[in-house]
Amino acid sequence: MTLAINVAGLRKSYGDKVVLDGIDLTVAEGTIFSLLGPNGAGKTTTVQILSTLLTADDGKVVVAGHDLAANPSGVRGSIGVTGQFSAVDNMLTGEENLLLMADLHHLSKAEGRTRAAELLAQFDLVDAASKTPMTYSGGMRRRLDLAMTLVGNPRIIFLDEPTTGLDPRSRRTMWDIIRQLVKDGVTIFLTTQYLEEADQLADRIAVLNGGKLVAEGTADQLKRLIPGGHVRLQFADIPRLNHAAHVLGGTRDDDALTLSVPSDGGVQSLRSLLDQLAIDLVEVDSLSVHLPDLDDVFFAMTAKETADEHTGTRGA
Ligand SMILES: Nc1ncnc2c1ncn2[C@@H]1O[C@H](COP(=O)(O)OP(=O)(O)OP(=O)(O)O)[C@@H](O)[C@H]1O
Repeated sequence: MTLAINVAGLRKSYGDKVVLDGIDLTVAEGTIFSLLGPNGAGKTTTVQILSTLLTADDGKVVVAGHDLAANPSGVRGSIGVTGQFSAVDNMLTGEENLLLMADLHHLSKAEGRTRAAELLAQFDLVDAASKTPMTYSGGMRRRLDLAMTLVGNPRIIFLDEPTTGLDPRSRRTMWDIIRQLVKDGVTIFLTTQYLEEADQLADRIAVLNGGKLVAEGTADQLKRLIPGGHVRLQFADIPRLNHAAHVLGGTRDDDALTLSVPSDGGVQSLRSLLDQLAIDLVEVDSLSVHLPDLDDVFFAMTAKETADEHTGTRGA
């Protein structure tokens, strides 16, 4: 596995306010990594450090094989950043914005025009090419912003809250674009306020809270970290349900002929449940695994800090 991003012991404070208190993370090439956290947790600070816009106090960061401290321009040449600091110029048309980026990347005039035309088509902006972004919808602006980032063919893209404020359809269009980029081999570092977005897109997710990463893993791994998961067993009739409830306990629903048994949804616990059903000759029609959703994980992982903040005990 080649790492696109490798971070160890990253620290950043503003005055005596510690924002990042020793962050370690790795992102494999060609994957989507999503950083979650409540407002003010330090997501944007992390993105700004990794993309060379801000200097860390301590820690080792390697992006696209370049040491951030020793070779920031190497990092800059390999990455693209879009998000809260949009590069879109409202005085230029969509096409002119792209051509300006092509100039900045030292493409020839002909190459620039070709690249701009490709990106306008890819991002469904052909009809808007000769209009200024002031006339664009929020979704069109985000698409232009991302298209501008892609002019230089970056291998790693930082997307800081790319769909905040977009309607569900525009959000889905953006998700499709992001998935296509990853298919083409690009690595995505994504921050988002929408847990569903991380759930849909990310290969790995990390939750930042109180200056530390409090959880890290695939969406399914994170969902198994907190209680609330269960297996729902479906039966053909009441006698079979009775038999199962006698053997397994759990919560029964006589109308639906189901029994819910607490479970982390993992292979081990499912195997032992199935073994137990077989040993006790419990006949089950079907079973389904229900995990807590990412909202539950987020609330559980960030609850303490939020509670501390409300009672004014943070950092005490
Ligand atoms: N230049 C600065 N000077 C002082 N404090 C700052 C500065 N920039 C950010 N902070 C503080 O650092 C903390 C982290 O901010 P950051 O913007 O990284 O959080 P975030 O997780 O991106 O939040 P959000 O979800 O609201 O965008 C916040 O408490 C913020 O007020």
